[in-house]
Amino acid sequence: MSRLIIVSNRLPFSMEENEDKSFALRQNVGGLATAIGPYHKTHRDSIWVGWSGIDASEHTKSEVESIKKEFSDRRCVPIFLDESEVKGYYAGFSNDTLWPLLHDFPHEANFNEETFNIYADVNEKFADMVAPLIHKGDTVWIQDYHLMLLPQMLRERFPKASIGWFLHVPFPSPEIFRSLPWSREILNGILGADLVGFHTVDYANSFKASVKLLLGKDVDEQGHVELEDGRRSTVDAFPIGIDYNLYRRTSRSNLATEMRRGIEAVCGKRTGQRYATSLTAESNAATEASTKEGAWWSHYSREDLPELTLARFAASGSPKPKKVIVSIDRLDYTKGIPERLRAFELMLGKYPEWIGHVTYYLLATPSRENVPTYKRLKEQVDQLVGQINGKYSLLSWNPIHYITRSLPIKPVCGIYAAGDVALVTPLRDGMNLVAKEYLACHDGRAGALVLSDMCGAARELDQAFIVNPYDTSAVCEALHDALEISNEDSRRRNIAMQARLKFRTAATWCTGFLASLAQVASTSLADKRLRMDQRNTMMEQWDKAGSRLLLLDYDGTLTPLVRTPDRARPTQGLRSLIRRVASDPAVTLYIVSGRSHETMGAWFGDLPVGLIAEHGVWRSGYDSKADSGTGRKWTRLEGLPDAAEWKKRIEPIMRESVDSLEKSFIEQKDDAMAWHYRLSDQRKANVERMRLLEKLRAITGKLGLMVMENAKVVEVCPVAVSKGQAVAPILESGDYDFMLAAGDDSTDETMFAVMPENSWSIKVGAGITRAQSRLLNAASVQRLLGYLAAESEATRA
Ligand SMILES: O=P(O)(O)OC[C@H]1O[C@H](O[C@H]2O[C@H](CO)[C@@H](O)[C@H](O)[C@H]2O)[C@H](O)[C@@H](O)[C@@H]1O
Repeated sequence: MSRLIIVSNRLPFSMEENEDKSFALRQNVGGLATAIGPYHKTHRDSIWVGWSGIDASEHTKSEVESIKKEFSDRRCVPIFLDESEVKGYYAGFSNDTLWPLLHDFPHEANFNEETFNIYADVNEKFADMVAPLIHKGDTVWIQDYHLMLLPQMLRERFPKASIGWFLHVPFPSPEIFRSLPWSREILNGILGADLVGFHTVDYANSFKASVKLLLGKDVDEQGHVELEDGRRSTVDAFPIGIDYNLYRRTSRSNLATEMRRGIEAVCGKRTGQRYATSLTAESNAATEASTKEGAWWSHYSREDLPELTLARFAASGSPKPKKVIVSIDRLDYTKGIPERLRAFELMLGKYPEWIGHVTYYLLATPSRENVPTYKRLKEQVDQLVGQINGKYSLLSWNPIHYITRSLPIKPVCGIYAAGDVALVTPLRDGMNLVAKEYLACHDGRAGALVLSDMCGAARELDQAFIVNPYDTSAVCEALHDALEISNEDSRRRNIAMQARLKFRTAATWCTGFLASLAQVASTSLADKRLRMDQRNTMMEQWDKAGSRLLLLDYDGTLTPLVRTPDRARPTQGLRSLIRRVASDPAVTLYIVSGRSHETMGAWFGDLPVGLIAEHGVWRSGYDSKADSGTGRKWTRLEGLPDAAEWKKRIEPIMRESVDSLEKSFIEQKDDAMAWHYRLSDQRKANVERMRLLEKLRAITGKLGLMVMENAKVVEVCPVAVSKGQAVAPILESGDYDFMLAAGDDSTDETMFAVMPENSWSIKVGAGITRAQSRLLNAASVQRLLGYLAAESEATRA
């Protein structure tokens, strides 16, 4: 039975010592434990290996044994690290070198050979612990920056194991990453994995660029890196989601509701209820007093006490409703808390009508408190909060409620739910789940999200108020706009984002990554690559055969994929190669393509080949007498839906995508339409692609059409069409004793499916396939055709 072995720095449980010196396990609530924990819990064949958080030297042997037993009852395998290992591997290289570097804070990164060596030793310790657990067929999924060397260490021990690695933080540009003296070791370590995952396409691209720059290895369009040992590693993006329903549900729980109402009462949003506090009464009194001549501060002059003037203004009849801003972070310099506080301060100064009307609940949980940078940050935040509260507080109102405790999920959801605005402005963040959790807690309700452009979540939550967190005035304006937005507009913006979050959850992230890992590991290029002995067998069969059939796809198979469809026009070299192969009277060669029949006719009409166009809608056999080089006879598949009619429905939908995504365009064919996005910003393209697919899938079924996805293209064509159905009659009609089909994409799989048992089927490039062999790229296909042509010519000579 194959199992999943999850490996991460920390386990999903922590051991706590009770007063009576006994031990108990407590469930961790961090992002990783929350995302993968449910999978681990429900898949009883999975085990989790990680640091126990305990120094074994501080415990007796029997204590250590009972700790191990506690963990093993929960299918966890604890690793014990001593004080110097924790210092070098965790506090040192992971937190003091990699963390700042990966978050674009190179000036905070310490490069220390000693801590790097300890980091490598601890990764080796993990490898020693994991290796004996791996059985044939198992999958190992390694998590995060603490274990960047581990994939390669395990690969050396298990060349055929299926290994995945995922980074939960950003990956920086190669210019930043290269400053790490051990950058090459780290890259090689990661490439030990079959699948390398990141939260966003941007991070994946930065990694690929680093591989190119620092290792000199090419990464192809599909994210494949070919490695010296004949393996291939695949790089891709897998944005992590949340358990949407859990947050939605919890935000409506009794405790969260109490919490929300309490906050609303304190902030003056709710009066006349049991939550109405003396503060609210005091606030009302202040408002009343300030409007009367002779209020208590009236003898001060504006010049003397401008802030009192503001206070007076605030209390004296601003039409603003009461509003709540919330933010929840770990106190880390990447979270941009001081920058955010300055923006809030600026907003109170620039829009004084909010004074007394907006309250900011700032939850900032201190972490790594013994590290000087973090200590300084805490002092800075304390000081800024004090400064703003000192400057703007009224008798009955404080601008900021500053909470440094760590709260459990229910009160957290209550705080999210109370927030009219969430201010999520990290300077850098891999994903940022707070933004997603806030939206889940506002399901069906208004609530505005101000979101930093510097976090992974901004790539998905594009209806938020997106800001540059370093730009204080931009954050100030966005905050003001978010406070002003109508409930209707806010709900409208949220709907699209919430739909996405419901659909892409933590669970789908987990299963999506594992499904991709299963796919890439099983289709590793080395598995099926056409070996030399197989080539020799092929040549012998070719030689002996009296009647040979070649079915060759065009784009990506006979010619490489290029920027635009018209640039893929065949070169003279390719045309003469095709002519050489097809001139043999014993050879029947068909080019089987998704291209329009006009293009196929124009490019290959004069060659001695049969043509199949638009994935099988159009067919033109080759008759050496009739087709003496020019005019071609084409037959169209019968019974297809009227293209002019269905295009009226499909074209406007595709046009919307063209309008929304720069550099995308439509390719028209007689019986198909294709939306191309190869030239566009791939991050935006992915979002638009998802939208388009959803819209198309909602109507194509009814119209007798289907949606196909291929290399940077979404195509709509009649449902009955496939290359497989197009070539089946050719295979049946001829009496061929050599048959070969080659193709690079999913449309070619239908062709492989109908190939008889004693034939050759070749997948070009990577990806799951039913073909029995694989060639690297179009150049390898051309080389193979060259050998076949030469073999025929030699026999005929
Ligand atoms: O069946 P094929 O011969 O593989 O044709 C499939 C599609 O090929 C063309 O698009 C692809 O190639 C372009 C040129 O390299 C590239 O720019 C594009 O991104 C690819 O998707 C063609 O334009 C489509 O109509 C075909 O369906």
